[in-house]
Amino acid sequence: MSKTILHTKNLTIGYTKGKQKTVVQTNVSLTLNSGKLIALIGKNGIGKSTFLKTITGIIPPLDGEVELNNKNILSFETNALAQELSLVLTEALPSSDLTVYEIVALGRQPYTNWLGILTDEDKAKINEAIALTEIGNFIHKKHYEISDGQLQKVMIARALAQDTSLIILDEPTTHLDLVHKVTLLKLLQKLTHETNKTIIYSTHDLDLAIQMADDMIIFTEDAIFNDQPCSLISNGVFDKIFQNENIIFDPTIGKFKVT
Ligand SMILES: Nc1ncnc2c1ncn2[C@@H]1O[C@H](COP(=O)(O)OP(=O)(O)OP(=O)(O)O)[C@@H](O)[C@H]1O
Repeated sequence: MSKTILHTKNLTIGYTKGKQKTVVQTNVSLTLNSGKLIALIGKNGIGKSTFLKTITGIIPPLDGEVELNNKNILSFETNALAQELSLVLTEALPSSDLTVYEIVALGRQPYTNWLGILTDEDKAKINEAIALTEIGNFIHKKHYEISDGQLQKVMIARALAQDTSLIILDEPTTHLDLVHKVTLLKLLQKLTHETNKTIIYSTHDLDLAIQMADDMIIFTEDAIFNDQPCSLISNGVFDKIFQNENIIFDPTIGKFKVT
């Protein structure tokens, strides 16, 4: 059964530096349910990463509240929060000598004791994540010996091993070719539908998001839209956003075309 997993109330997102506030988006009021693959769309610099950082508690809201499972995100202890949500960033890893397996195993950190000893359950979750993301043939390599696309899958495997009800990914398809983009989105789709997890991912691959996401959140300068792709198409939302003399949205095929 679908339940509310994340709720934002009149959120203002942005940054504080000393006394200076930079407001990125205001009035972000969204209710997101379990078991959904949700694509976050918007042009460069509109505030997608800022939103993801705010709903994961990395930066505080400038105003309003984020509730995760009916609890204010800022009231969670670090470990308790890590058991509820996982975050996959595309930024380069800090320098280390870790193998791929060790990186995936880090996903179990919120559950292990201070010695970090893995139980049979931890190992089973790690192996399941490795199998689902199909990274088994390079788990003994160091993380700097694999390609950017492979590393992206490894970071997703780590989030899966963390086994949280909410997974948040910032541009997970960036380094992937078309076949791997689709494979990854199919995997995310499968996870949401079979395990009732909620996955929010930011992306610039609008055509793929229209085809594969259950819901979309669209940030624009004037408004935020949150609906199923087919409803957004029939309400003419894509005709208004990304307006440019070079591209036009064709609602009959659900795709952008170069003019
Ligand atoms: N640490 C920061 N301090 C102040 N302003 C910031 C900071 N990080 C980002 N910004 C600004 O906030 C705005 C939103 O940036 P954000 O990274 O959230 O956009 P985005 O939608 O994720 O963009 P992209 O698609 O290019 O990744 C931009 O104007 C950016 O310059």
